[in-house]
Parts: sequence; structure tokens; C-alpha cells
Amino acid sequence: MTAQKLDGVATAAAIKDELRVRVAALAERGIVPGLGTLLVGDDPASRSYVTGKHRDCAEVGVASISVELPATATQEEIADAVRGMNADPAVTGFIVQLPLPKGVDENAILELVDPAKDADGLHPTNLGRLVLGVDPRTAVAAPLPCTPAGIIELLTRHGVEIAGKHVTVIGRGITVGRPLGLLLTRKGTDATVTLTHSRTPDLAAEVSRADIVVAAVGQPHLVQSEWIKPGAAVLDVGVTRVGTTESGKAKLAGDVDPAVAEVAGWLSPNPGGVGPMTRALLVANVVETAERLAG
Ligand SMILES: Nc1nc2c(c(=O)[nH]1)N[C@@H](CN(C=O)c1ccc(C(=O)N[C@@H](CCC(=O)O)C(=O)O)cc1)CN2
Repeated sequence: MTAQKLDGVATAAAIKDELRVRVAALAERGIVPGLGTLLVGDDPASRSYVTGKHRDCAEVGVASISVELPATATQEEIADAVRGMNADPAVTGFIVQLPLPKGVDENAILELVDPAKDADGLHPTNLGRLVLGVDPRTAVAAPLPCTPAGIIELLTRHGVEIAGKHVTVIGRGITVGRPLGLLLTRKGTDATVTLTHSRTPDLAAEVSRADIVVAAVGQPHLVQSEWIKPGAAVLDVGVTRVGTTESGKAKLAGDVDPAVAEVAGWLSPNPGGVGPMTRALLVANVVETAERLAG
């Protein structure tokens, strides 16, 4: 068997086509949504992700507001930049690119984001609304964390059934694993989830009973083909820089061993799978916020 591709590039392009229409409708009412990004430090991967986010915005007609601080920025300087974004009327929604440099209290910074402008859905108020299962159609609906929402869109748009399935998520981080568990078990999505982590005693056993596997741990080729139930859908989220190519480009490895393609029914490439979906769902959050504000 060779797995079918869960194509994040094509699916993100389809979502951006839909967003372009919604942005044009807002423009007719004189509204231009704006995404703000706060990038602290000079990590090349973070810079490349932020550049991709602004490129996506330009493609659909969303404005970009970019703020950068050096790696030496203090907690208070970062906090001031967040307050600036909260107050800027051109910013409909914004993100603080993670991770922040060592020594910065990340949670304290995320708590300063105005929940109404939280494009990442990572403010405690919005995560709390996710826990409460607030109806997404209501005025107090929370933006959903972008990678988990992107994973669900990627599966549903490829016709992969989630309801009634067993999903094993590897990794309990705040941007992927933890909120993904909440989203998958919501009424209407109805998966059964095993959320695993570095202290899970027998990871292979947990993965081998899954219909859907999500690997978001940042350990190159951790997930082995022998662990996979034949026909399962496998989403490769984590990425690790494992060296440089002869031309000086970063060499990347996902969390999933390439041999998994011989056993799985569906596999998301990495790059080209969940990454572009994360960015598309971020733009969707900004557009949705602008629509909500416009009534
Ligand atoms: N504030 C946030 N910070 C981080 C998040 C997040 O959701 N919010 N998640 C990750 C990184 N991430 C988002 O920022 C992210 C990761 C990957 C991609 C992406 O487009 N990847 C491409 C490859 C691009 C490249 O190699 O340069 C792909 O997979 O095809 C976008 C966003 C941590 N931080």
C-alpha cells in the first residue's frame, strides 16, 4: 500500500480562495482585516513561519502589521509591544510567534493579549471557551488554535471520517496536542482521543490501536511503520532541523518515518501538510474576527 497524500498546500489554497471572497465582501463595507505578528529574536524557522503568514495575508487581501524585537528584549519590552498591538485599530487580530527567547515568561505574555484580538486562540479565555464548548456561531465564539483546526480541516476536506474513530495524539504541547484533544472530542466531532507524551510507557501500543495518528513532538522519524494500523491516517506535524544541505539550506525531518507511507492509508507530507493549513486557519481566524466585529 502507498498512502494517499493529505495535501496541505492544495487544501490551504482552497481555503484561501474562500477567504478572498469573504475579504472582498468586507472591503465593500470599507473594512480591511489586519493580522499583526510579534517576532522576538532571530530564530530562522520562526522568521520563515511569520514571513509565510504575511504572504498568505497578501494573497487574500488581509493587511499585515509586523513588529520585531531583538532576542535581548526584556519581558517588559515584549509586554509593551503586545499592549501596542491591543491598542492598534489596524490590527484585527495578532499572534506572538512562539517560542519566545529563553528566560521570557511566555504564559504571562500570552495573558496580556486582548482575547478579542487573539488570532491564535491561545489566550486562557479562548482556551477556556474551547473547554466549555462555546457554540462557534455565537458572538462570544472563540478563535480556534490554528494547527488543531488545520488538522481537522485537512482530514474532513479529504473525506477522512473522524466521528467514532480512535485518535492517538503524540505530544501535549499548548499549540497542538492539548487543544487538539479538546477539539476532537467536541460534540459533533466525536473522536475518542488518547493524548500521549514523553512519559507514556508504551507509545507503540497506543499508536497501533489508532485509526488516526497525529505526531507533534519534534523527534525525527519517531513514528515507525510497524506501529501503524494498516489504512490509518497519519499526520506528521513536528519538524526538526537535522543539518544543512550542500547549498546551505536547512535539512528538515518530520516526526514520521518515511516507511509509514507503505502501511498508512493517508499521510500528510512534511513540509506541505499541516504547516500550510496552520497558516490558512490563522488568516481564517482574522477574517472571522473582522466579520464578527462588523456584525
Ligand atoms: N504563535 C504561534 N507560534 C507557533 C505556532 C502557532 O500556532 N502559533 N506553531 C508553531 C509553528 N508554526 C506557526 O507559527 C508554523 C509551523 C510551520 C509552518 C509552515 O508553513 N511550514 C511549511 C514549511 C515552511 C518552512 O520550512 O519554512 C510546511 O510545513 O510546508 C507554519 C507555521 C510554533 N510556533
